[in-house]
Amino acid sequence: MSKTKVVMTIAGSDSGGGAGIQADLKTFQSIGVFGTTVLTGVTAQNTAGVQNAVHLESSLVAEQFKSVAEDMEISAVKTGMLSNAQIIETVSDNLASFSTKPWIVIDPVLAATSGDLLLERQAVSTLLEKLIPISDIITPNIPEAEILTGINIDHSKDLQKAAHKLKEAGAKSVLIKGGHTSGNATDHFFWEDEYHTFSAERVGVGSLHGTGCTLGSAICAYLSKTDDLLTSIKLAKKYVTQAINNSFTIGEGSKVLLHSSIGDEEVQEKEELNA
Ligand SMILES: Nc1ncnc2c1ncn2[C@@H]1O[C@H](COP(=O)(O)OP(=O)(O)O)[C@@H](O)[C@H]1O
Ligand SMILES: Cc1ncc(COP(=O)(O)OP(=O)(O)O)c(N)n1
Repeated sequence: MSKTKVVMTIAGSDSGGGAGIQADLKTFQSIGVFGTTVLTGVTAQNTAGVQNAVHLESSLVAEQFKSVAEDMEISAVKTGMLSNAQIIETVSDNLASFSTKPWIVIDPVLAATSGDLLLERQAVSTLLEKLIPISDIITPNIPEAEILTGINIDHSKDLQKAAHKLKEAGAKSVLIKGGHTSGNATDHFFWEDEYHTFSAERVGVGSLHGTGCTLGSAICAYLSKTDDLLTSIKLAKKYVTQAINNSFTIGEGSKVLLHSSIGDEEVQEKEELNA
């Protein structure tokens, strides 16, 4: 039997349980990897919005990192809410210090669906300079891709231009998510000279909370199991689509996802190959 993979999420707490560290851990658990956490901040949040946010000292972020990394072998890392430039720099320095580089998935969280900011705007340049160059995959939604690149995304050519600009900034691959469009929920993946789309029927359930965190952490979990980027995105898309199909109302605001497990023969095959 293969050894349980250990993954890490570097993100903020969502007290409402739908996004952030909470969504990441539920995703890790249901995909069958061991999730560890480096907390960057605490939000007072629910399905309707963010009522308050407090960011941790970057020294405490570094200490959490050290405690976990010196004890366990981390095979994949995902970042979510990073709050400010100082935390981004600390995360970047710590990720660079791994002796065996884990897979690095950057979800460039800028704001919640409610519009509340989760990264100080002046820290966007630090994200571009310090984190994007060490990422294996960056997963912006369309508004995030527009802010990171300064390109208005109206047509498929704009997607290409934005992805090209993010690759110029150092991203190895770019997945621009299609939650914020109409029609099918199609995610666009740019990797080396390849272009792939991952599509699912749009589920018309109204506003959803935690879709981006769930997709990013599923990619992270599957990367640790398969060591294969395309397979991981394909399986993560399947995972998030199922979680959206089973989404439900728990509060006054957006629906939340149901993080239940799906057995994947493809993962088992890859795990056996990598064992
Ligand atoms: N209504 C929906 N139906 C099906 N898939 C969706 C829907 N909304 C979002 N998705 C999918 O959820 C994932 C997260 O995308 P998105 O919602 O754009 O991210 P974020 O939460 O960062 O804004 C993507 O795979 C996207 O295609
Ligand atoms: C603490 C925290 N982190 C990240 C988010 C954003 O989550 P996301 O999955 O992008 O979901 P939406 O908020 O866009 O539904 C968050 N809200 N809180």
